Amino acid sequence: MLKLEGITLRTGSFTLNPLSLEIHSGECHALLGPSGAGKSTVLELIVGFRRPAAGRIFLNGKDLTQVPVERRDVGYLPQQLAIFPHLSVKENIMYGIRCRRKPHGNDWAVVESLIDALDLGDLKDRMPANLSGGERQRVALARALAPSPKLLILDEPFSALNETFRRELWGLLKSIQQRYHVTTLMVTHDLEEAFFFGEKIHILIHGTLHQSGPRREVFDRPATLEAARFLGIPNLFPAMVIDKHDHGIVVGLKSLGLQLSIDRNTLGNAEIKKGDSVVLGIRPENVVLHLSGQPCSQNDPRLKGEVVEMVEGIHDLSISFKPYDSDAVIKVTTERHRSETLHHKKIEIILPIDRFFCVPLNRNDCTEE
Ligand SMILES: Nc1ncnc2c1ncn2[C@@H]1O[C@H](COP(=O)(O)OP(=O)(O)OP(=O)(O)O)[C@@H](O)[C@H]1O
Repeated sequence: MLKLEGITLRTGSFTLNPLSLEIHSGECHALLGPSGAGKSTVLELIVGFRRPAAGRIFLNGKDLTQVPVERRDVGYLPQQLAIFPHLSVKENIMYGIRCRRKPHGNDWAVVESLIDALDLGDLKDRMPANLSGGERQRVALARALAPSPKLLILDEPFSALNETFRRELWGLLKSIQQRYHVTTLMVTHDLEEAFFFGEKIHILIHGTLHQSGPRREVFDRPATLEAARFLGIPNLFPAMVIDKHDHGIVVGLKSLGLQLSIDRNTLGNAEIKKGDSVVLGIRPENVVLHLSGQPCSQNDPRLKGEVVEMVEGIHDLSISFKPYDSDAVIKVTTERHRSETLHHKKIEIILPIDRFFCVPLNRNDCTEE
């Protein structure tokens, strides 16, 4: 298990605020955040290229905080792959072992098994200059795995690849990660990639960890307004807490002319009081287009209005819905095939109450009223 306990760092104008997280053995987690959030810095602290100003790093119970890089038992795949151009594929992979420990009779068997697992058999004698981007990535991954590390650290491993190569490698990496049962932390910008790999997701923004949790929970219920914005959730409505009781809170959404009872189980950990300003959010995929005759819960608010814009994507249809008597626009994602039936139609949407999330509004946060 990897355990970070309140690690901090200051470099130039950047501050990493005390950061704690745990990754159980064999799990794969994703660290997400905007550019400059400090993601690579956190990885470099774990790998040992940097030392924290405070806090400790444990791997399987051993305190690594002062242990030098080469004795940490951590496989690292940096953004720049740093494959040696003068070594063949198999020699590059062998280097991953030899730079860590003395040669061992079994080393070539380990290299061969990784060549096999990463489907590099036909390429093993090639030089890196004659490999594609995806092939180099596989070599770099094999090299990071070669010394059988207890922990694998991946810094945006697929960012330089095109969509097709990326998708191919996603499946391969996942099967390798599960086969070798290696504890893994991956940094990525790509939300889909994070969702695919990360059993748990950690969101780092401006050097502060905003949320850690199971991927579905993080994507559906971001804990802060910044996290919700980073996750690209467009439906964020300022609201006021009108009442608070044992079962939850009652909030007024002036912009939509609604008053909603939000169950305490969906409120997360934020301390919210009566009179507080909050933001209610809902993912566009969780808003339901209501077709006449379709059964629905009587408790969920419905809004009548019209479709003001439709954008057809590869997989789905993105709709901008404007309720009557409101200037707000609600984004709805639905099946692509609906585009013809919805053009400039007056429709009704349902906002399932249990799909809302509620985050506190800090004084510095700006929202469009
Ligand atoms: N050696 C350094 N000296 C001063 N500032 C640094 C140094 N290294 C990194 N920084 C700053 O620390 C902040 C965090 O950098 P880091 O590379 O960890 O961010 P990141 O989240 O990985 O960004 P990206 O997604 O763009 O790679 C940035 O503002 C960066 O400019």
